Amino acid sequence: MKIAIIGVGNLGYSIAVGILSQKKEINCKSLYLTKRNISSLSHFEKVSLVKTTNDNRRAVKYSNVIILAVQPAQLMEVLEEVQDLIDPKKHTIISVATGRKIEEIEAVVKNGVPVIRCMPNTAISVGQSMTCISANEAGKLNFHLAKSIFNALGETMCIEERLMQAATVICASGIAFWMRLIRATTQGAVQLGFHSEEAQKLSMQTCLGAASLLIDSQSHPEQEIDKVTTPSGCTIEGLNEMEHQGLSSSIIKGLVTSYEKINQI
Ligand SMILES: NC(=O)C1=CN([C@@H]2O[C@H](COP(=O)(O)OP(=O)(O)OC[C@H]3O[C@@H](n4cnc5c(N)ncnc54)[C@H](O)[C@@H]3O)[C@@H](O)[C@H]2O)C=CC1
Ligand SMILES: O=C(O)[C@@H]1CCC=N1
Repeated sequence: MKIAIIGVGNLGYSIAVGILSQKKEINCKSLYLTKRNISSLSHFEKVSLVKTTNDNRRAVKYSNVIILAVQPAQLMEVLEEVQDLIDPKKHTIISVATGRKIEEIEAVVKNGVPVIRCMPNTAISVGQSMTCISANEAGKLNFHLAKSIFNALGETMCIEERLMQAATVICASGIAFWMRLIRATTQGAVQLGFHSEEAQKLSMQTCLGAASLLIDSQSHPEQEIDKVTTPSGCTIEGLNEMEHQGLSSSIIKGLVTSYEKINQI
């Protein structure tokens, strides 16, 4: 695979780091990285596979998998700039732009171009993304290309495109939501007597442990909660107080508000 990432900002950077960490498994032969001002990408120039440029057309010409990682408002302009170079027999477009539909991309490129819409998250840089994928008919034939990138860098789930906004909230914005929960439990640990670095370690490892328990046992969170909540013990006391204060309700309301915002992007 010859991969180009057009728009190496926060997410594009994370994808680039992830791809380079698994370049053999992904079978990446070259990686073009573009952005308007490439000075922040200079450290990538030492990596033999990587070419950095502000010339999107050059990146498209020398690649076959084109990952579009610009802001939603920039996507159409970038596509217009390169659309004449995109060959349905050679290229596959992978867009990670929030809220931009496959049909909007199809309207700009030639008929038959494989278009895959993906929603990864920034944990892709450490091989732990949850990436949701949907595609047009031609793109479905090239699912293997997207999967070989994103399966090497976490988990993937093929979904209907209508669920892509929900996947954005749960998985992509989700990184920020979980970070805030980790911060809150860290602050609580400091209040209860731990130094801040110790507090964060306790919080992070407990978070990882909770997710790992569910992944390994395939059980439901309430089954695991039942094992922790000693009758009349401290856990149920704390859990009930959190719910009295609206923990689950506020998280669900936040997710729905985030979802409603995407529909305005
Ligand atoms: N940041 C995140 O965690 C996630 C972001 N997304 C989506 O991914 C896309 C990128 O998001 P971010 O990386 O956060 O944004 P960003 O603003 O950090 O990155 C966009 C990059 O595109 C570059 N760019 C702008 N116009 C360009 C052009 N004409 N040619 C080449 N490069 C150009 C900018 O210089 C910038 O580096 C957005 O559509 C966002 O909604 C999706 C999932 C997660
Ligand atoms: O906040 C945003 O709009 C983007 C999409 C998901 C993560 N960042």
